[in-house]
Amino acid sequence: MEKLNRNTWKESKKYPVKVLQFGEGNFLRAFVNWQIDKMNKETDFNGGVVVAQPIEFGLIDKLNEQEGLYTLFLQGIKNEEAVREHSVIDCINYGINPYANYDQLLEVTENPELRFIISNTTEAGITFEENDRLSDSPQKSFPGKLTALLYHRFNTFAGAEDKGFVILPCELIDRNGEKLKEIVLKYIELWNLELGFKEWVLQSNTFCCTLVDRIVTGYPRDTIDEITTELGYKDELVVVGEQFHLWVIEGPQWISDEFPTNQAGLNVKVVNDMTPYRTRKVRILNGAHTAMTPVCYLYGLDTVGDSMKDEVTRDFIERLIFDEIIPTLDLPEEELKSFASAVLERFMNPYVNHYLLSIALNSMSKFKTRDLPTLIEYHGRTGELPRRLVFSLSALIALYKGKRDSEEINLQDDDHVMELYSSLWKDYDGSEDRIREIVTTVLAYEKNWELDLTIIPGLTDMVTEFLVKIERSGMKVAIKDVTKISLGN
Ligand SMILES: NC(=O)c1ccc[n+]([C@@H]2O[C@H](COP(=O)([O-])OP(=O)(O)OC[C@H]3O[C@@H](n4cnc5c(N)ncnc54)[C@H](O)[C@@H]3O)[C@@H](O)[C@H]2O)c1
Ligand SMILES: O=P(O)(O)OC[C@@H](O)[C@@H](O)[C@H](O)[C@H](O)CO
Repeated sequence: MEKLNRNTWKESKKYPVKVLQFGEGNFLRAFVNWQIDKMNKETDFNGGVVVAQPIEFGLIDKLNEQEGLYTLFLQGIKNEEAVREHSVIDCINYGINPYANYDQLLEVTENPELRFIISNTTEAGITFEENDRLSDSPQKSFPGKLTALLYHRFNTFAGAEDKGFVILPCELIDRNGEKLKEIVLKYIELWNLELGFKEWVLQSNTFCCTLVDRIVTGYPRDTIDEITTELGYKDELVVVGEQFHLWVIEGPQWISDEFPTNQAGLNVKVVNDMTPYRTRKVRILNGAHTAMTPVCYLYGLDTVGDSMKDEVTRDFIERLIFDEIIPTLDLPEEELKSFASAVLERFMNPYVNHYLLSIALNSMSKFKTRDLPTLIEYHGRTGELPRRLVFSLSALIALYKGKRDSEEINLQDDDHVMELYSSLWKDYDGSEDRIREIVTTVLAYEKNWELDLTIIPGLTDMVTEFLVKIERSGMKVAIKDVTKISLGN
């Protein structure tokens, strides 16, 4: 069978490069590149993308083998109808591995038409590495690489005011654009770069904070054989996502003229303040994902969809959102409820297999950013603890034991987190005292939480009580403590 490339896919087009993208991952390809593809086909945007691989190993070679092409499946509800559609995205001209071809990356910034820098380097990507140097090829961190590229651009065009970039980071961290700019400025200091460059970075470049939303499950490893037969060609970069999408960009309105997403009918909002959108999405959608994962997985389920089909786990998820997360948010209640209902519908999407274990990646830091604020706010507002969220924290500690009955769980988290749990569960003797010790150590683990959670009144007791139940009776029995409350009342 033929492989997908520009020879076999004759209708593909090439566009002049206007975008440099850091990240070749599933999300950017199913979200940003799909939007650029739409703008190319429905507006006069006419922009091609060069993709740089942010770390040494990744998919760039595969992307280049397919000459930038890949197939995107979008599956879910569109205009109230179930839609499953696919298309070949052709906006990526080529990819660069800066670890092998750094000069090629520098050259991209010499193109006067280059206008946008877009990134998604995961939550781990926007960091400051004090050992990064301007002379490195490349720098280790993404902001280090970006600073070096900006400097090359500044020198190439002698600081021309109109040669700056619109920078659109998509990392799911709070105020991503500001954080990125802050670190770029730190590198300017560290590398003693001239004031004129700093002024150019600040005045001629627009760093936007953005919030992205689309559930992307990635490469369909379970169904790739059927998909290949259906497509009639081999594509190693097939990506699957839902129909829903939203991109909120905090920045000046002129961005919509240069990046005409609205003309292409895309759900992109350019706003003055993205905070309410971010809080709502991260606390409700990502918060529910992260909180449901240990509970539903230990209950015996594998996907978000299955968790929504089971009456008990579905009740857990719904009550968690409506009774514990929403009351801690300050947006209009009706708006929050309607957003939450839409999220629950997306969780039920029958066309997308969203594996709980993929959501479980780095769960400790995700619980901190996506769920802990709800727990603290709920306690602050009501003087009580949100029982389902606390139950989920107990389930998280149980999950990191690394076993579902006799099955090993393949968990991935920072090394220090994995080491903490392996040392804690190693000496487990089944006693309640040992469970309390484990809970106390995890809650006091400030390296993850950035505060000592044992100071929250009643939290250690409640997490211990639930964990004892989960350990002794199993999740199917233990969950009744937090579902029957809502079912019975
Ligand atoms: N998949 C989704 O549904 C979805 C939706 C919205 C947001 N996101 C966000 O997008 C991010 C990426 O998701 P994905 O599905 O594309 O994953 P992926 O594994 O397909 O891609 C990860 C990308 O991040 C880069 N990367 C990984 N570690 C890095 C590091 N330490 N420094 C710099 N770059 C690094 C990789 O090179 C790769 O380009 C997630 O962290 C998530 O927060 C994902
Ligand atoms: O992608 P992660 O691993 O950061 O988080 C898992 C999910 O919560 C996330 O991917 C959501 O599906 C996404 O944020 C929806 O827009």
